[in-house]
Amino acid sequence: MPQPQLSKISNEDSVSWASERIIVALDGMNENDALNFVSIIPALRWVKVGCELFTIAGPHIVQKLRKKGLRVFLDLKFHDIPTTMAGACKSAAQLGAELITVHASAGSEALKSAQDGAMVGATMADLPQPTLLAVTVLTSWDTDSFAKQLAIQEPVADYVDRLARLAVLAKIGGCVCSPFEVGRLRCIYPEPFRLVTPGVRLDFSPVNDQQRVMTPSQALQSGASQIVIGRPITTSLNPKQTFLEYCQALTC
Ligand SMILES: O=C(O)c1cc(=O)[nH]c(=O)n1[C@@H]1O[C@H](COP(=O)(O)O)[C@@H](O)[C@H]1O
Repeated sequence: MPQPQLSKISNEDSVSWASERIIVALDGMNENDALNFVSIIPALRWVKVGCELFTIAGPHIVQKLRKKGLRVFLDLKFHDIPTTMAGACKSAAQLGAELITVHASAGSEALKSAQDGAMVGATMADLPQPTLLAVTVLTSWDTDSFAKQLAIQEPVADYVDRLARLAVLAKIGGCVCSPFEVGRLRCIYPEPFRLVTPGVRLDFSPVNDQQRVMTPSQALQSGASQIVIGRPITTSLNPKQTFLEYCQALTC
C-alpha cells in the first residue's frame, strides 16, 4: 500500500514526547537483526522483546538493548501456576526489563505470586521495580470467535474489566488491552495504572492478524499510556520514516 509523504517533523520535543509513548515490537528478528534495526532509528526509546526474539537470542538480548540506552518491555506472557509465575517474574525482573507481561487469566493467586516474584528479582539485582502488565483479551480475537471458541457469553469489554479487576486486586501495575477497551478501563483506573494497547494502525498500514484495531491517536486519546506497534514499522522499507510518521500521528 502506498505511504503518505513524510511531512517534516521539525519539533524535536514532539518527537521525543511521542517516542516515549511508542513501543516497537522487535518481532521476526534474531539478535543481529534486532541490534541493527534499533541502530537505524535514533529516536527510538522503547522496544518490546517478545517470545520470538527471546527464544532465538536468549535473555542477554535484554541487557544488550539496555546498553544501547533503550527501555525494554519483556513480553513473554507468563501464564502458569503461582509458583512458576513467581519464579519466571523473579528471573525476568533480574534482566532489567521495565515492563513484563503475564496473563490475567492465570488468576489472582498467580498474579499475586508474579508480582511478589518480580519484586524479589529486582531487589536481588539492585534494579528498579518493573511494572507487570496483565494481558486481558488478545487484540487478535474478534468478538464472535471469542464468544464461540471459548464459550464465554460475557461481552469482550466486560470480560476485560473482569480480568483487569483481578490484576488490580493483585497489585499489578497495568494491563494490556485493545484500544476498544482502554477508555472504559481508564475511567475506572486512573494513572499511574499503566494501560498499554497493541492493535494500533495508521490508515495506510495493513492490520495483519489484528482484529480490534484503532489509530494511535484514538488509542492515546482514549486513555492508553503507551501503544505497541510492530510490523508496520519493522517490515517497512523505511522503518525510520514510518516510525516518525507514527510519532507525527500522535503529535498533530
Ligand atoms: O502483549 C502484547 O504485547 C500483545 C497483546 C495483544 O493483545 N496483542 C498483541 O498484538 N500483542 C503484541 O503486540 C505486538 C503487535 O504487533 P503488530 O501487530 O505487528 O503491530 C505483537 O508483538 C504482539 O505479540
